[in-house]
Amino acid sequence: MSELVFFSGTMDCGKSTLALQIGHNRSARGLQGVIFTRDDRAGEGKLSSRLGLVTEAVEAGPNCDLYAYVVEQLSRGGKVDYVIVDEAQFLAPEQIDQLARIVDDLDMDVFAFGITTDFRTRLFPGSQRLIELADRLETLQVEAMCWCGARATHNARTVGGEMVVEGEQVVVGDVNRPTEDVGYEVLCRRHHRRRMTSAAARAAALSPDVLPVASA
Ligand SMILES: Nc1ncnc2c1ncn2[C@@H]1O[C@H](COP(=O)(O)OP(=O)(O)O)[C@@H](O)[C@H]1O
Ligand SMILES: Cc1cn([C@H]2C[C@H](O)[C@@H](COP(=O)(O)O)O2)c(=O)[nH]c1=O
Repeated sequence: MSELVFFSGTMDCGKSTLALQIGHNRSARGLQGVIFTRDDRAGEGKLSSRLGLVTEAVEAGPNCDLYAYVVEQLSRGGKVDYVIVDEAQFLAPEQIDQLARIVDDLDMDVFAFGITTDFRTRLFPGSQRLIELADRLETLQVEAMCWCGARATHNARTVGGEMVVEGEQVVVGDVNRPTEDVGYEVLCRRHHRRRMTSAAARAAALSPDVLPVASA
């Protein structure tokens, strides 16, 4: 039975790497897939992993009907055995419904990869719909870590090095960026709630308030 599977985790936990591995293992057995992505950091029509691997993909913009795209490939005599979707959080809920239709009507596995929540800890609409519709939800096994050593569960956005909690939901970016840029950092919930990024924690540790004071 074909499945819609949603692989989710924080930023930088290996989702794109796993997407590439699943594609590689299937193509090694002669299966052919369609790879969709949206707004990958490497540019339009790319699926990239921080491990350095990158592959061509179909850019699923807001007007892309993913079900119609796959049907068209088949009607042209193309072979499509499975579908991979990276950055699935950026898809519209209707596009997630199209993925479910690919599974049910075309009997194909669909593997979707994405972050569930944004920098304000709110669900992305595409991820919400995936949670509602997926046959299976899988949490990535390689956990990203907060600076404190706890498991990172949330994504923080920084602007000029400071954590922010207001702004557009979608701003393409990366972790470990220079502080002047918009950047991201993964944190545990405790430190996300306290807006305590690694830089804020370092600054607090160096603050004169916490330095030992020599007695007079
Ligand atoms: N130099 C490196 N050596 C080993 N692993 C690395 C290196 N750089 C990145 N990684 C791994 O790649 C992961 C990020 O992979 P990626 O697929 O780009 O993540 P995601 O798609 O979830 O944002 C990191 O969590 C880390 O495990
Ligand atoms: C938290 C958050 C992230 N984004 C963007 C930043 C990246 O371009 C992607 C996530 O990619 P990754 O491969 O999982 O690292 O999402 C965003 O637009 N808004 C956010 O709140």
